[in-house]
Amino acid sequence: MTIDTVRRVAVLGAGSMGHGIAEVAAIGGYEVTMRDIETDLVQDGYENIEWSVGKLAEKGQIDEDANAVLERIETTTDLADAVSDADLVIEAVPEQMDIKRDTFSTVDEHAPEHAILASNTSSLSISEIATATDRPEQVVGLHFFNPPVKMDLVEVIRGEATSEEYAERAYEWAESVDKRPIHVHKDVHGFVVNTVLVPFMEEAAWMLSNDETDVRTADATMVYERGYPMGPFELNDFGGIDIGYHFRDASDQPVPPVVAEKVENEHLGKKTGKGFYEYESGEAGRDDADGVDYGPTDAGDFDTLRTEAVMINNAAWLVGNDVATPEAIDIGLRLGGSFPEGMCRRGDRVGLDAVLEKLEELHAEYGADRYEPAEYLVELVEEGHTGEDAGKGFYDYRTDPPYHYLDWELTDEGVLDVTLDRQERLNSMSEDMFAEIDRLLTDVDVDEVSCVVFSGAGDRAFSSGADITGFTAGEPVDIMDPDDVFTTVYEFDRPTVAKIDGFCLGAGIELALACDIRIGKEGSTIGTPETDLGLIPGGGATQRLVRLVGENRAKEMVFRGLKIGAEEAEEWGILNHAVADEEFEDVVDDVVSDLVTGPPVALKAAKQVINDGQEASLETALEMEKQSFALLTTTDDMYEGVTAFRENREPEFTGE
Ligand SMILES: C/C=C/C(=O)SCCNC(=O)CCNC(=O)[C@H](O)C(C)(C)COP(=O)(O)OP(=O)(O)OC[C@H]1O[C@@H](n2cnc3c(N)ncnc32)[C@H](O)[C@@H]1OP(=O)(O)O
Repeated sequence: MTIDTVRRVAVLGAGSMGHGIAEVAAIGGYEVTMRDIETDLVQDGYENIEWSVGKLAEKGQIDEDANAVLERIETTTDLADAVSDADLVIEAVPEQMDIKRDTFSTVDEHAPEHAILASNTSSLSISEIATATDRPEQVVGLHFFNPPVKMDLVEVIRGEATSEEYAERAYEWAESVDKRPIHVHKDVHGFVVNTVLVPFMEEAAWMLSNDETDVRTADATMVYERGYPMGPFELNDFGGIDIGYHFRDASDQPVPPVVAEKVENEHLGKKTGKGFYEYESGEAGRDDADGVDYGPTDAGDFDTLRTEAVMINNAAWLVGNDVATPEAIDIGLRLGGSFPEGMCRRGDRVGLDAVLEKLEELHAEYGADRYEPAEYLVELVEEGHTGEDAGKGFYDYRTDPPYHYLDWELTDEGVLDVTLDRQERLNSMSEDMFAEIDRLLTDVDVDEVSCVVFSGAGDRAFSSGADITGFTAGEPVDIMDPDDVFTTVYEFDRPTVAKIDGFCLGAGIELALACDIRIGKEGSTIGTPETDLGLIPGGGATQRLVRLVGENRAKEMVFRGLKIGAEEAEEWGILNHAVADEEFEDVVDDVVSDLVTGPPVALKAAKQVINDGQEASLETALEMEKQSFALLTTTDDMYEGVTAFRENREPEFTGE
């Protein structure tokens, strides 16, 4: 939904970031003017948007027709014209301070008085850019990630003079275009994500420079043992080795010799065909990544804590200097770096005392500034706040433990709305997410709850299953955990509903099967693909599925790793309802409304008898039913139901 203070957005620059941001703004419902210095550049940018919006429409990933989005975009080469009626200006011109300042100075002359003036810079100072205008309090950083259409994160950076009001407006605008903004309260080099992410690549490069590792071992260990989506050298090659080099160089920090050498020889990674790997040959190795040819057997002999300690230290520096909160840092790294978890959370899991000890050891051995422990980290450890096991670290686990992967609220009507919130990995379930579901249902006051609705964040997935990247990292026993969690869901004393929009696979369907009612949007995909991974469903699907669809279908589904559409899943009895897009919310609301207004004691009894009865003989199950029925005849709710029937009104149950 658009915000009131912004109607028209001017995007300056039609390159990969500029046209991507223009597309995001137009999809978000804003009128957009995209400007670049030459007609050809603007035209190329527009054609890229046309192609991309077309693809999104084809895949049903936007709510309207592609033309309706495109009609909101105008193009121009005239800067004054572009910004003259803009409520928000987003600059995405080349990353050179003089070009940025020239642009902002002209924008200042022509943009309306109230306009938010934003820069998409990833590395330059917002404060310095702002001084090119007479209204630095209105200048803010809006740092999108590449490609803007796909990447959910936006860093909202305050320069020295940025006002609270304008930072807030920029934040709200980013939310309105369906992005996940994080506040960066101070204009530090690298903002939040790069401050923590750059050492991921750099530390491995220092180790390689010192002959303390090799490329494949480092990459394989970080990927297969720690669950990162790419290894440090692979990521460096992917993004361009020169990028990290310039990042360091610009802040006068030493650059690992192997990186300097690659840049000198113009071996910049994938884009030049050679970096830490060779790409021209396309020989052996992973099909999708040319010359990146490490595998699980290369993993092992690499000091992962060394890299993570430096990243955690930088996170502590950001928190200690009030640049960002641990929550913002963790969201930033998950969404901006596709990290399996944020570095504050990681630090709390590893133990901040272990992190500090590692840094002190490294500092004593190498004397490099990057190992100098951040004051805030030292403070936490000295106060005994060493992480989760101690009850407090970056986060406080004692009174109100944080939920990193669930977004939940208990409404006034008693609906516990639980969103699986790990959109960057299609809401796949990590060990933490399993634990959080269990904790939430165990800790919540059941008397306050009338029903639970599980859904997935975004519109791509309910959940794509257990986090596969955790399988090679964890102990085998960890993979058994889902079963206990789903038993907690299955046995919860109130009705539970799975609201499925998109992929519902593996542990996703197992969570849904543990729920009492499953409603899926048409176009959703339901399946048990575990056999493709050499596994079987481990969260109850072999058993709950067979009870629902019978042996024939359960075996075929599990053996073949079938993925079926929502309509077929309804026909098979897996879903209660497969519903068209436009009716989806209404159908879910209808079901939930019946559960909310239903008699709590009777619903609890019905759930228990139906669940337990399946495991008993018919005779025993009927006896259970009889006893529950008799008990219910003594409740106030029964009297209310009967009275309401007689008085021809809706009953108002109290649960007594
Ligand atoms: C006891 C329970 C066991 C289990 O549940 S085992 C797991 C069962 N589930 C699966 O096998 C499904 C795995 N996922 C997929 O096959 C695909 O995804 C989809 C078909 C669902 C979607 O494909 P596409 O549209 O091409 O998206 P994308 O680029 O593959 O996914 C976006 C990002 O999400 C990550 N991701 C998706 N599913 C999982 C998962 N289950 N565990 C960990 N990560 C996952 C990807 O890697 C990627 O991430 P990046 O953008 O960093 O490349």
